[in-house]
Amino acid sequence: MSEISLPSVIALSPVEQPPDTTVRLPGSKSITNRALLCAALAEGESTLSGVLFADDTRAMLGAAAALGAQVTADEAAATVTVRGSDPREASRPVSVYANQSGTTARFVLPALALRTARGVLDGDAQLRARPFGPLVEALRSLGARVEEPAEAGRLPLAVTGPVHGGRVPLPGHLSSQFLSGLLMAGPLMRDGLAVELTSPLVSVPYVTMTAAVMAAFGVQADGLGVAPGRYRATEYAIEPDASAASYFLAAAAITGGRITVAGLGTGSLQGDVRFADVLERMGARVSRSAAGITVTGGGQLRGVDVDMADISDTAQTLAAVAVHADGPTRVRGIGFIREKETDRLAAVVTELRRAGIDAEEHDDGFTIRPGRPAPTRFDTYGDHRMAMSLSLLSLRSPGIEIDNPRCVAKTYPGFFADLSRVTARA
Ligand SMILES: O=C(O)C1=C[C@@H](OP(=O)(O)O)[C@@H](O)[C@H](O)C1
Ligand SMILES: C=C(OP(=O)(O)O)C(=O)O
Repeated sequence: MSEISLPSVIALSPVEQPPDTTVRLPGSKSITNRALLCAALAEGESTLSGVLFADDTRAMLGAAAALGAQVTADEAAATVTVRGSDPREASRPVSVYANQSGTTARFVLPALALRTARGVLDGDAQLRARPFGPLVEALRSLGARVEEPAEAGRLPLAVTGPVHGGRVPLPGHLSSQFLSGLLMAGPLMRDGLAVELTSPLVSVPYVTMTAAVMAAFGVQADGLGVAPGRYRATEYAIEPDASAASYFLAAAAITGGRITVAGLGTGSLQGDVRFADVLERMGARVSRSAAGITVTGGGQLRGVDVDMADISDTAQTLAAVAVHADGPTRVRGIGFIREKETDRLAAVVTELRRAGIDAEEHDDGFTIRPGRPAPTRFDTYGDHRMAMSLSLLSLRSPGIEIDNPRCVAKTYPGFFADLSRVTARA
């Protein structure tokens, strides 16, 4: 994890008055990591702007270089230039360290499998505990040799290609990242790629996003398949991160304030903008324009019953909002988030109960009943989204502390600074 200057425990105070402000958030992690990979595989030099600089995207910057791209980053300007290369021409073995980044690892493994030289992929203990089996099986059936020196279906993995492509069965119920990773490598496979899902796909909007970023780099994919071709270098502007936006939109709903997230417009590529729809169902006012999303809180929030299989990175955010509603909130469709940075269903329920909130875990989600959180030091389980979501409980309740807040470096190193700016007295 990168060194960000945060204490080992952070104490948060309630807002003194509801915020009324506009926030400008860092770039989307998901789009940054797709654009970096497409640029690394493209002919020519791409310039990316609005780039997120965080642990997950630094992992992809390293991976792009390992794949043979020349990468120049300007963090202050949030830009990266990438001179791509053809991985099929590479002859030297490489290794990629994905740290904690699921997207980096699942997107890069198929790209490594395009190469005839051996590529080793590893990550930290958290990523080593997450599943890779479906991707291993898919790459084998496409013609790669995959070694699993530790445990079957877990990092570290070593892959030697080239994959020839063609038809491949793939389960969809664990993660969409396997499909996105295969699709992005697909055009460089001799026969292209046609994926046949063997179980229902979760996180569907992320696959739509994959096809949209690929299209920006000149390759048309239909969501399950792609023909042989090459990416073309381009200038690409990355939107602000919609999952990060959920914390601020939720803060407006919880405090009865008004917060606009600039740059996340109606044309957003990110499914997580739909978190605002859930807040609307709970009674917050939402206005959307080409320039951004505004949430205005005020009245009493209502509990909701909602399937979050498309937007599961915002489920923990919703749990924090649900504490402030007038009736129970039931979240469904997200059993697969037990395999993320931590078992997110168990973690969110355990921590809310620690604060005296009535929370119940189900196979596919959770139920949260409203209550007043007691002063609590929350455990984050090394999960950035636990840290950011549980912070929201401090907005209206005193005595909230977050243990190991530095885990936010995975996707949003400036989170606590931004939160305190938004909630500070005007
Ligand atoms: O493709 C992506 O950029 C992502 C897909 C989602 O993962 P799953 O498909 O594993 O649910 C999401 O949780 C993750 O933060 C980013
Ligand atoms: C699940 C997440 O990340 P990833 O799968 O990319 O590690 C996340 O950012 O919440």
